[in-house]
Amino acid sequence: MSKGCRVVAIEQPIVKLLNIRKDFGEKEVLRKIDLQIHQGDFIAIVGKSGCGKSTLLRILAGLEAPTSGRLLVNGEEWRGRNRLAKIMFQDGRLLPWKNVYDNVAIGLKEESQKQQIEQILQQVGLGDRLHSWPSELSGGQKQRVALARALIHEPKLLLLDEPLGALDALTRIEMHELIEKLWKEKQLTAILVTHDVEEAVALANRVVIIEEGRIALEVPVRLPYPRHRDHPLFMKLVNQILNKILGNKRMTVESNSNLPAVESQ
Ligand SMILES: Nc1ncnc2c1ncn2[C@@H]1O[C@H](COP(=O)(O)OP(=O)(O)OP(=O)(O)O)[C@@H](O)[C@H]1O
Repeated sequence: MSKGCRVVAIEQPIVKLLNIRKDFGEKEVLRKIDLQIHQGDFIAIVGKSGCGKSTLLRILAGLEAPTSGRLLVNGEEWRGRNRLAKIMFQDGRLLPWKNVYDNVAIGLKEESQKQQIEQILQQVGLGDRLHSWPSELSGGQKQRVALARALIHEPKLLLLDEPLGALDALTRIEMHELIEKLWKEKQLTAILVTHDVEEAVALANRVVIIEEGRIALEVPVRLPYPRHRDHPLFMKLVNQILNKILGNKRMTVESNSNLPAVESQ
C-alpha cells in the first residue's frame, strides 16, 4: 500500500446505536438514531443549537441512558459507563490546584505512569510545561492538557464535545492539526460534536447532521488528509452542509462524491 493510502474499514462496528430515543420529561430530544462507528472513523456531529448533539455524545459515553433503543459496544449490549470511551469537554475541566502533570495523572496509579505522562505531554507539545499551573496556560494549552488527560487512558473511542469552541481561529487550526496527527498515530476512533462546519470538514471522514433530534443526513468526506481549506471542494462542501443545516432543502450534498473513498484508518 502506498504511503498515506488507507483502507475503508469493513469490520464490524465497535459501537452501534440502534433506534435510540431520548426524552427529558415530556421533551423528545433524540429519536430513531441509528449510527454505526467503525474502528478508525472520525465522525463529526453537527446541527443547530439544542438539536441533541451533546446528548448523543453523552449516550455514547454511557453518561446518559437512552429512553429506548440499543447501544452495542463490540457487538454486545451496553449499559452504564462506556469504558472504551473518554470524553473531552469545551472547558477542559482542569483542576486549578493541580499542575499540568498532576492533572494528566488523575485516576492513574502514581509513579508507575510517569513515563507515559511525560510522553503524552510531549506529544501534545507541552513537554516543557509539566510543572505549570492551569492559570499559567493559554486556552489552547489548557485544551492540550485536557487532550493528554483523555488520551493517557488509551481510549478506543475519543469523544470530543465542542473542545475547541472557546479558542481563537488560529489556535483552533493548530489544534485541528494536533488532533488529526494523534488520531492517525494512535489509530483512534473519534467523535466530535461541533458548531463549526469547517472544523467538521477539516477533520471528519463522516459528518452526521442532526435535525430536531434525528439524523437528517450522513455526509462522507472524501478529501485527502491533511485537508486544505483552499481545496476547491472544501468550502463547497462546508457551504452545502451549512445549507442543509439551515434548511435549504434544494441543496444536495454531492461535491465530493466522485472522489475515491478514504479515511477510516
Ligand atoms: N439533563 C437534561 N435535562 C433536561 N433537558 C435537557 C438535559 N440535557 C439536555 N436537555 C435538553 O435537550 C435538548 C438537547 O440538548 P443538547 O445539549 O444535547 O443539544 P446540543 O445540540 O448539544 O446543543 P448546543 O449545540 O447548544 O450545545 C435541549 O433542549 C436541552 O435543553
